[in-house]
Amino acid sequence: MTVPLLEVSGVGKRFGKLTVLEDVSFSLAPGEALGVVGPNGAGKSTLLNVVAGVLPADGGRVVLDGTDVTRTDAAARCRGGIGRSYQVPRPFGGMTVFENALVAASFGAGLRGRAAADAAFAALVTAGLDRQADTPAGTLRLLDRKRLELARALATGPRLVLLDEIAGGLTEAEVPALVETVRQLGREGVAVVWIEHVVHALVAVVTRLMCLTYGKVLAVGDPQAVLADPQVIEVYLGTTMAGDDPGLGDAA
Ligand SMILES: Nc1ncnc2c1ncn2[C@@H]1O[C@H](COP(=O)(O)OP(=O)(O)OP(=O)(O)O)[C@@H](O)[C@H]1O
Repeated sequence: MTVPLLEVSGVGKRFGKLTVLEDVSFSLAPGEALGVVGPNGAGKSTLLNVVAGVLPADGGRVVLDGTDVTRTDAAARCRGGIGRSYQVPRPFGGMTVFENALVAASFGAGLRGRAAADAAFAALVTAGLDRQADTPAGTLRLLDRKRLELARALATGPRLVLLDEIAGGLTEAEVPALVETVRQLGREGVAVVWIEHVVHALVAVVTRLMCLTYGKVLAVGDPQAVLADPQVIEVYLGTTMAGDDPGLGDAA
């Protein structure tokens, strides 16, 4: 039997009296891509932070490749193979694209010299940013800032990448290229957990979909089955269809 790359069991998280995650469990095989959807405030970003070690869990366990990492910090988990991108890109604007990736390779993966430079450049190639290596990060357009977020996560040499709304704010024409980049990660054996409101982008890549609501797993499984689940339609798709554009395309 394959050992799961990631096992999240019974994870809980509170902010004061607010319970944001409650008994969340899921697992991920090496190279697998899991999508995460749910209404605003459902706890999706908090879940990524707990998996990345940015926030400590209040209960439950996070196991990476058979090792319990629940009590280890974000830096140790990064060195252990977890890369994280953020919803709001935050590159070092005064540095070039390459230097940003180099910082991630140096401080995230602990690489030095030539090895760090090679990892940084390889990450830019995978993210489709190598031709802008010398561009100051502060001048990038949104799509390329999202790509740089991805590259910075990849430069740490992850076996698991956590993506937080990297398609948000892109034009419809820009989404397919990003989808292809994420798909490439799977081909390279990198597992992905991807939070995204642009659902058609998500279902083009992921093999399983999880819907969170009020910090609990409402449904997890085959993406089309989850999207057709009446409870998911009621708490997520129904509300987004009434208001925001969820970008469902042909998915639902
Ligand atoms: N550091 C914090 N302190 C207090 N409350 C927080 C903190 N971070 C998040 N929250 C609250 O936890 C809840 C879940 O937030 P989270 O960002 O995880 O939701 P989300 O599902 O990612 O939402 P969105 O789709 O809008 O990004 C929200 O009510 C939010 O206000």
